[in-house]
Amino acid sequence: MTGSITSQPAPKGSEQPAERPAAQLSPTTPPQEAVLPPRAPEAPAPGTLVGSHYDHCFGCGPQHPAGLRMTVVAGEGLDVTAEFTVGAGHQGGPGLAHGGLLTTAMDETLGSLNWLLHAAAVTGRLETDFVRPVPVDSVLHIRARITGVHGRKIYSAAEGRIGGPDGPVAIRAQALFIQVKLEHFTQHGRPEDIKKALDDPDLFKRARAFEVNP
Ligand SMILES: CCCCCCCC/C=C\CCCCCCCC(=O)SCCNC(=O)CCNC(=O)[C@H](O)C(C)(C)COP(=O)(O)OP(=O)(O)OC[C@H]1O[C@@H](n2cnc3c(N)ncnc32)[C@H](O)[C@@H]1OP(=O)(O)O
Repeated sequence: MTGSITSQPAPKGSEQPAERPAAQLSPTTPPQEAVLPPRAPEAPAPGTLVGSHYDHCFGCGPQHPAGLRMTVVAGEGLDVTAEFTVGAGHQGGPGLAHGGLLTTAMDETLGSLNWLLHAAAVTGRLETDFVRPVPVDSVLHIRARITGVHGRKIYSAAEGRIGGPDGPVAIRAQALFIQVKLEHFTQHGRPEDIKKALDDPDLFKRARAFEVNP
């Protein structure tokens, strides 16, 4: 094997580490100017299902043949809860959940928070800490909350626990979602899927509502 990422000598004069800049905030941490707006009047009532935003979504779509089919419940404030049961088809290591799928479950749950603000938004950045392994057959109990809003930027955080809603934390995530207009989907999505979506009166009505009250 040739080449090693650790074998290069440091360039002359660079032995001393450069002075570190003041601790930088992650782009998923809300800035000081961020606010916590009230729930939108259209937000699902506390304790009710947030509902799938798209039948064919890998995370929440009830018609997706192999998706996670997650259901998310609105909390009292700018928060939600969700559960994801890790199946045999979600393995990474033998008997253990694949980290990418756990991240997807977090992404889906964090994304559903945006409905509480009645905002269509997409993931700009998602940071995940895998704290402990998650065995197949575990139920991941996820809690997520909006941590701040600044312009089009919606900041949020979540944690997933196993062995019960108050069990040990297995995964943590922080995200930055960016609010988008309907054109984000119509301009970039595969035309045949967009056409089908536009032909679906329920989805179309839901999507148009964002434009009227962005
Ligand atoms: C016809 C029917 C339609 C039906 C519709 C049904 C309703 C659906 C409703 C809701 C669906 C939600 C679906 C959820 C699914 C689960 C979540 C996902 O998996 S989403 C998929 C993965 N994500 C992407 O594919 C994004 C790809 N990226 C982009 O498209 C762009 O980069 C985008 C929109 C994120 C930003 O692009 P810009 O041109 O609009 O805006 P700029 O100016 O670049 O960014 C705005 C601000 O955000 C910061 N920003 C953007 N990305 C950042 C990043 N990665 N890290 C840090 N900051 C970032 C920028 O620095 C800027 O900040 P400063 O305003 O200048 O302060």
